Amino acid sequence: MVEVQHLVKRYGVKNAVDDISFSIDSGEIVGFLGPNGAGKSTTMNILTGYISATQGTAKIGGFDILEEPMEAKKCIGYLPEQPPLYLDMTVDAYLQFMFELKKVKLPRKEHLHEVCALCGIEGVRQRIIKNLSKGYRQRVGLAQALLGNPQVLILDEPTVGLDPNQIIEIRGLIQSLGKRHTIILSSHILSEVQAVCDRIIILSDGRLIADGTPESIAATLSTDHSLTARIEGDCERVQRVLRGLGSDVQVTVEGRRENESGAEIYDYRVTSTERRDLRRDLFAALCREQMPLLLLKTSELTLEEVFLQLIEEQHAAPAAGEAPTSGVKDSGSQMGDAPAEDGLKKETAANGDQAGEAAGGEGTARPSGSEADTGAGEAQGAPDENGTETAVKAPDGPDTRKAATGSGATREREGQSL
Ligand SMILES: Nc1ncnc2c1ncn2[C@@H]1O[C@H](COP(=O)(O)OP(=O)(O)OP(=O)(O)O)[C@@H](O)[C@H]1O
Repeated sequence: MVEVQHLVKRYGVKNAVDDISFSIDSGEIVGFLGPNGAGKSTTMNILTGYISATQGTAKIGGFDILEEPMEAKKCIGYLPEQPPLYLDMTVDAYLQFMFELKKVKLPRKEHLHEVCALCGIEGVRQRIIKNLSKGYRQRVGLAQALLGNPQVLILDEPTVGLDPNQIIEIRGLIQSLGKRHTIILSSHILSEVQAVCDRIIILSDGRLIADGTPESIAATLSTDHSLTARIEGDCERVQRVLRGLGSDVQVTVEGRRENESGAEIYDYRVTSTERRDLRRDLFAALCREQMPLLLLKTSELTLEEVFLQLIEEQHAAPAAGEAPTSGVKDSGSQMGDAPAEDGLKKETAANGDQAGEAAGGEGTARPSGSEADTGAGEAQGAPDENGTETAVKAPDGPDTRKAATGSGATREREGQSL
């Protein structure tokens, strides 16, 4: 469904995307993960035809995004990080407008109803967009992306700036959409990617450094295949049983405790020098000996540990001829280039703590449509309780051509917090 071959995007001497290749099958939900400035948005912008690649090819549904852009774009629904909304329009007028702009061939009334129902915005269709909460605006953006039933949905940080409830709702929506669409979403919220995606692609400094399920990536990286087992019973006997699992098995005692009735309980670290998975044999042996197993833990890396280890390894061994990060810059700030960008935005940051995002980066240009985020838009038009809202003017916001192709991405994210 999506086929990317040796993609490169160069800005001056810097490769924002550096020779990445991957393919995504129908029905997969794939998460692009990476620190700020890793190249996630650039890759998405190339896939959606918003910018061109310096080298390499990107095909959507078999159509090359540069050579057959109209056909390729018909396969794509795109939700940029800042949804391309016309704030002064009602939800309904906006979706009707996008329906026409996208030249959707489906029966209009039914299709709009279907999309609005899916995104949970039936009840706000007559509301003016600028009076909606951020979560609802995101839903409207998603509805726009779904118009025409595209096979591929590309969602750039779909939950940024939402409160915890809204995050849960949007994630649920994305998961349900995954049943009918191929989805690529970018995020630097590890738990989000883990919760929503079947597969992750980790980018760092423009390079693809890992591709697979979180578990498979963790397994590849993990050098330690040991288990921690908490077992009730005589320590000497338990050790004999554990050592009996094979000549490759090493056992160390890590801690002692007693239960309420005074029975001895020890924690053991059990390691196979041949990196065997000992869990089943260990369980069976303890059952045979009637030794209660109270806890069994593997030392598998968490996604967060995997991420940090990969980024660390990549920085420890930079590729020959790597471009300096202080290369040519655009008008936006280059916070994304600073070493500090390797920090992770964790779930706690997503849970409403988006202060750094609002701060913006030096030189960061805000599009006109973003003023409502600062509260200015709210002041201009409070929701009309009587339901007498009307659209006050024709769209004069984002470039309609970009919006039509779902490519209203802006460079305003560069000041984002870690
Ligand atoms: N138009 C441009 N001109 C110059 N450099 C750019 C331009 N667009 C992106 N870059 C640089 O390319 C790199 C990758 O940026 P990109 O926005 O793709 O990263 P990202 O992974 O999406 O980051 P974030 O998580 O912060 O959104 C960054 O160093 C960025 O500064």
